[in-house]
Amino acid sequence: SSRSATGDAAYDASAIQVLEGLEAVRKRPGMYIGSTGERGLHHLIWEIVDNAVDEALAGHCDRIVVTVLADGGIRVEDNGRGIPTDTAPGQELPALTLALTVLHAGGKFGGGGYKVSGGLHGVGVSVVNALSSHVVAEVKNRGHLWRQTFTVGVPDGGLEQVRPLEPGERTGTTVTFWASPDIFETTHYNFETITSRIREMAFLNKGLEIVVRDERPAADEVADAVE
Ligand SMILES: Cc1cc(C)cc(-c2cc(NC(=O)[C@H]3COCCO3)[nH]n2)c1
Repeated sequence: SSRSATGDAAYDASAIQVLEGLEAVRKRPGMYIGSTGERGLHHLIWEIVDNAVDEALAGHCDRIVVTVLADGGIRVEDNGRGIPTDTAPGQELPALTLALTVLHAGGKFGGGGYKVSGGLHGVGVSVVNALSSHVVAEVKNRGHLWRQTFTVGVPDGGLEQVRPLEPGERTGTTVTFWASPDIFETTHYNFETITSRIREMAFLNKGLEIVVRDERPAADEVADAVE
């Protein structure tokens, strides 16, 4: 390939390091999210929303939308600057790919240290990726919509440039994830749990609008459907 031999070696070594990192999270999820029960399941949402709130704390985002999808996935969208989609000098991969696949030191419950919220982008999102059967990351920045999808933490392909942004279309980041059913005892979210925690976050961040939506059919609708 066009890369130098060392480039390839470095690239392969870092790819292996990424896989080992994600595997470590899947082997001992409790070290990173506390438990694989209902609390751990909801912790995935807090990890993602924390990143969007950090962008609001940085003064670049004033609206976050959290949606519980009909199929049990969670979508978190903000109108911030967008996770960087360029490849930094000396890097092999775009910052977005690195944010979702490189395990950062200092997981919440293990791996040394503690999570400092406010200003640290993406400390925990690679953990969410490792513990999700599927993740879709979409970023609007640099005049385009970019997308990259992941299966059990591994990129399905490279970062794709999907389309140019419409005139006036705002920048932002959207991450959608489906918690892995073979890791979590339950993958059913409790809407009340989400809204009460999000309400606290909104109180702590005046000026930030956080919308929470539930697209799942209401229980009685499901009952009707069963008949
Ligand atoms: C919904 C969601 C999920 C995740 C993992 C990150 C984010 C996120 C991350 C950021 N911003 C950044 O990463 C910073 C980093 O540097 C310049 C661009 O803005 N905004 N929003 C949003």
